[in-house]
Amino acid sequence: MTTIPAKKLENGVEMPYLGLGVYKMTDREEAIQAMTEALKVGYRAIDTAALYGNETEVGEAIRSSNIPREELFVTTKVWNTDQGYDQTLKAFETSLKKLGLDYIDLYLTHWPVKEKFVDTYRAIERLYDEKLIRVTGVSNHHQHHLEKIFVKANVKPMVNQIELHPYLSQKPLLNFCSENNIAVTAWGPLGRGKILEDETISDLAGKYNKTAAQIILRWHYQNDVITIPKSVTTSRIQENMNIFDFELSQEDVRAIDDLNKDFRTGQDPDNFHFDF
Ligand SMILES: NC(=O)C1=CN([C@@H]2O[C@H](COP(=O)(O)OP(=O)(O)OC[C@H]3O[C@@H](n4cnc5c(N)ncnc54)[C@H](OP(=O)(O)O)[C@@H]3O)[C@@H](O)[C@H]2O)C=CC1
Ligand SMILES: O=C1CO[C@H](CO)[C@@H](O)[C@@H]1O
Repeated sequence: MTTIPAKKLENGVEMPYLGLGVYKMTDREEAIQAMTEALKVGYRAIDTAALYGNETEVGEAIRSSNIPREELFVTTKVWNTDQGYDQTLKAFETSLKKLGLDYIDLYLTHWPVKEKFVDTYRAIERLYDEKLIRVTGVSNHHQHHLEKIFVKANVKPMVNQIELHPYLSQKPLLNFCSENNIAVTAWGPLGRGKILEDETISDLAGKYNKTAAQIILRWHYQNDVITIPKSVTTSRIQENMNIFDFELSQEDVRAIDDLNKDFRTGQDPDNFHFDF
């Protein structure tokens, strides 16, 4: 079984470079089946959120896998309507109960809600001090959001989860995070399935005898980015982790870097609405 390599974070905790994203897994049977399959083939990280409505299923899949808790890396997120210091602590309790865990590996502010995201992060920092989480982090934060947090925080966010794929390569934000020892996780790493037909990527798939998804996930890995591709399809769950047995040349990494079009599949963190 392939062992997924891990990235050493700022505080020494190791986070797998690849995990299973579980957004849209709302059908209970389908969710448990996909999570169970992933854990069976070697995934050790799962990325959920209060918003996704499947924290209970994540907990069930974990328990029935019989994998020791310390080998797993569970991420969840505080949703926008629960932000602020006290509300975040409360939302965390709810997530912990739903997951049926006694700690969470990584807890993230889901989006930088104006006037609230700094207090939300301060609550995450408290959870870290109380050892209820192993790693602190945020999601969808731009440089200016992070700089506001730096002013108030004792512990800098260790992870920033952002939309990132070949059509949205986010180089300036990646560089800023790297300079500040903030690991980057790519959400929508496959462009939510919308960029798999790209001609450059298809050509590289032919050249390396891999699939388009594998080329993209390998590109992320070679750029030192953690990925959390979502799939409920057994063959794709396996396919997406078979990326550690080949290497793209530097020239081919750059060819994919050059595909950037600043194309977002989701909202812009500076101008987002969360009325759903
Ligand atoms: N922090 C945030 O704001 C956000 C976080 N996320 C997180 O990131 C995760 C991943 O992002 P997501 O939006 O799901 O998008 P992805 O880029 O992971 O794409 C998922 C889509 O691609 C398909 N797919 C997966 N693998 C393959 C493959 N090998 N070949 C062809 N198609 C494939 C899936 O289909 P199928 O399932 O049918 O196989 C699904 O339709 C989420 O699940 C969630 O955990 C996502 C959005 C926002
Ligand atoms: O995690 C998420 C899943 O996708 C949603 C719709 O784009 C996002 O808003 C949310 O952040």
